[in-house]
Amino acid sequence: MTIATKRQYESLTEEQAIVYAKKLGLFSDELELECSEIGDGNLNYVFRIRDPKNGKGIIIKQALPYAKVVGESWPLTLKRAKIEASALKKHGEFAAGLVPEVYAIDEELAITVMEDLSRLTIAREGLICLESYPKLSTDIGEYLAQTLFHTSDFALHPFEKKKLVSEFSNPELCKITEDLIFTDPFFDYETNDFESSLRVDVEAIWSNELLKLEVAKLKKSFLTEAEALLHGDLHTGSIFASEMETKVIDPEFAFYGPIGFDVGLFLANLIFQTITREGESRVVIFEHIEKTWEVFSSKFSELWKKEAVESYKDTKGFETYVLDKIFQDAIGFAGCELIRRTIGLAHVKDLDRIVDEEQRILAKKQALQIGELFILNRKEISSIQSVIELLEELQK
Ligand SMILES: Nc1ncnc2c1ncn2[C@@H]1O[C@H](COP(=O)(O)OP(=O)(O)O)[C@@H](O)[C@H]1O
Ligand SMILES: CSC[C@H]1O[C@H](OP(=O)(O)O)[C@H](O)[C@@H]1O
Repeated sequence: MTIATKRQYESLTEEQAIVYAKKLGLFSDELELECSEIGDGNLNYVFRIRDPKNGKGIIIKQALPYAKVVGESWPLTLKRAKIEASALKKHGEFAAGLVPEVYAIDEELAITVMEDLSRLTIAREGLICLESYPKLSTDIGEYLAQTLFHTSDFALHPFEKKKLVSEFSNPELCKITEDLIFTDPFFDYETNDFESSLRVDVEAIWSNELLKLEVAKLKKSFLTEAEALLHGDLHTGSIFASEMETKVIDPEFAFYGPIGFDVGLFLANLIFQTITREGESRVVIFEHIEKTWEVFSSKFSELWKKEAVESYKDTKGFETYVLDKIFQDAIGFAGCELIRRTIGLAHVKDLDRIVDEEQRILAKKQALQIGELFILNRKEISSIQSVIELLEELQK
C-alpha cells in the first residue's frame, strides 16, 4: 500500500492523472498510457488509465470539493475519499474478492487508486439489458453477512467497535441520506423531482401522516443505531458484475448505522427490476430477492454461532430477535429507497429510461405503492416469501 506524499488539493486533468500514476510507480516512465475520465456517478471523478499494449489498467477516483451532479453551489467534504478507501479495505478484510483492491490512498488530493474492474459491467446497466448474473444474490448476501457481522458488537471487542464508529464518522454524507432518503421526498421540498402526472400520488404521500410517522421512526433508526459499518449506498449502480464475479464499489457513504439499511437498499434496487420486467425474466429477479435474504441470514447465523463474542449469544430467542429486527428494518428502508428514487433527487435509470410516458408513469406509481406498503406494513411482513407474494399480487 502506497501512501502518497502530501500536497495541496487540486482536481486532476487526464494528463495529470497519467503523471500521478507513473509517480506512484504503477507504470514505468517510458510507457505511452491512455487516460479517460469515466465517472458517471453523482459525486466524483473516475480516471481510467491503461497501457494500450497489454490492456492493463488502474482506476484513480478523486473526490471533488462539491457534489458533481449539482456543482460548486453544493460544497462537500473531501474527507469522503478517505472514508471510501478505508471502508473498501475494512470490508475487504471480511469479504475478500467482493471488493476492488486498493493500491494507494492520498488524503490531500482526495484520491483512491484501485483495481480496474472494466472487465465487468455495472449491475444496474446489465440488469436493464436483461444480462444474467447468476452469482449476484449469493455474492451480495455473503458480502452483507460478512461485512455487517464482523464490524458489529457481535464480533468485536467494544473498544475496537467504538474506535471504528469514530473513525467512520461521516456526518456530511449521512446528512445527504437523511435529507434525500428520509426527509425531502415526504415534504414539498425543492430537491424533489417528478413528472407532473405523478403530483396526485406525491401529494397523497405528503399528506399521509401515518406514513410520515413510520418514516420518522426509520429515520431515527438511521440516525441513532450504530450497529455495523455499512456500505451506506448499496444500490445496483455500486455493484460491478459478470456471470462469474461480483464486486462492490463506492462506499463513500460508509458509517456505523442499522444493518437493515444496506440489505434494504439492495433489495429495493432489485425491486425496480421486478417492476420493469415480465414473465420469466421477472421470476429471475424474485429468485435474486429471495436468495439475497436467505444467503445473508443463514451466513449471519452461521457466523453468530461460530464467532459471536456477545454473552447473550446463546440466550434463547436473541439471535432470532436480531435477525427479525434486521428484516423489518430492511423492508422499511427498501420502502424509503423506492420512494426517494422515484420522486426525489437522483433517480434510477431502471424507471427513467422507460420512453413511453404512460408506461413510465405506471411503473413509477407502482414503485410508490410498493414503497408505501413496505413502510407501513414492515412489521407484518414476516418472511422474504411474503415479500415476493406481495410483489406478485401487486404486479398481476
Ligand atoms: N474500480 C473501478 N473499475 C472500473 N470502473 C470504475 C471503477 N470504479 C468506478 N468505475 C466507473 O466509474 C463510475 C462511477 O464510479 P462511482 O464509484 O460510482 O462514482 P460516484 O461516487 O461518483 O458515484 C462507475 O459507474 C464505473 O463506471
Ligand atoms: C447529490 S448525491 C445524490 C445521490 O448520489 C449518490 O449516488 P452515487 O454516488 O452512487 O452516484 C447517493 O445515492 C446519493 O443519495
